[in-house]
Amino acid sequence: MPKHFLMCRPDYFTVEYAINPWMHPEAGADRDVAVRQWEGLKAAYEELGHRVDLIDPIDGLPDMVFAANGALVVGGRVYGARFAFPQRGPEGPAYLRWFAERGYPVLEPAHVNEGEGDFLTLDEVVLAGTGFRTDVVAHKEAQEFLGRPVVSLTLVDPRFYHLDTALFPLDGRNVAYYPQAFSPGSQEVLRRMFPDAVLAGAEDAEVLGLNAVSDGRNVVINAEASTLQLELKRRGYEVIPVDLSELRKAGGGPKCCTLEIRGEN
Ligand SMILES: CN(C)C(=N)NCCC[C@H](N)C(=O)O
Repeated sequence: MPKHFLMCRPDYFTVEYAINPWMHPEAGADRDVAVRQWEGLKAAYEELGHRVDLIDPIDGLPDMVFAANGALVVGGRVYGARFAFPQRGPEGPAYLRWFAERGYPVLEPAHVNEGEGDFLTLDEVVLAGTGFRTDVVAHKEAQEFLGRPVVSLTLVDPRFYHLDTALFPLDGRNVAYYPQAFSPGSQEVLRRMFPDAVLAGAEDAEVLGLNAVSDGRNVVINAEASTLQLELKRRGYEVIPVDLSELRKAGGGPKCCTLEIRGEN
């Protein structure tokens, strides 16, 4: 089943503030390299047959490339983002406008949430992260608007500040995750919900290997996450490694650059 993604070219990408432990403004980042790497990711999706739409980047919003944080789209309904840090504040309305202009029903959120960074959608349930960015009250707001059960999971390690740094859906029913990023109670919830999950180790998590995108058969994943790639191959997945090392300097990977647009179903 081809997927539909929204992406944002990193034309204004910089690392000029630090809002997560990966960001070191003094070390800088090379925008041209970031653009080339991002183009590689977009090409990988298109080669797999997925549709990629683009939102115009905005000067002065260096993190806007991380489209996953811009909204959550389930069943054709768009739950908008409300960013935790003022540096990213204007991105929420910009993404919401993109959807509103195309006729999608949208909800301007009352509560802090960072879109698909903290909401990951499976067939029957939406998994939702909290602890660093998204307010747990936003989980209820999303559930009410989307009409899908939302399961709250607590993140405990600041390096894994969004749910999509620590977990990704392999398909509509199973996930891969890094257990140590979660509170003991959330680890237990994950064990119960996903007894057959792929468990990642620290080495793969520390290169943002869990910030991957799977269409159920192909997994687009950071090239450095080598052990996780082997396990995915062993489970029968096609692995498509991509190099997004420049964007990782802002704390992002393939999934961060990718907002999935899920139509009515
Ligand atoms: C996988 N992740 C973390 C994302 N979904 N988004 C990346 C956001 C990076 C940005 N500098 C920030 O700290 O907000």
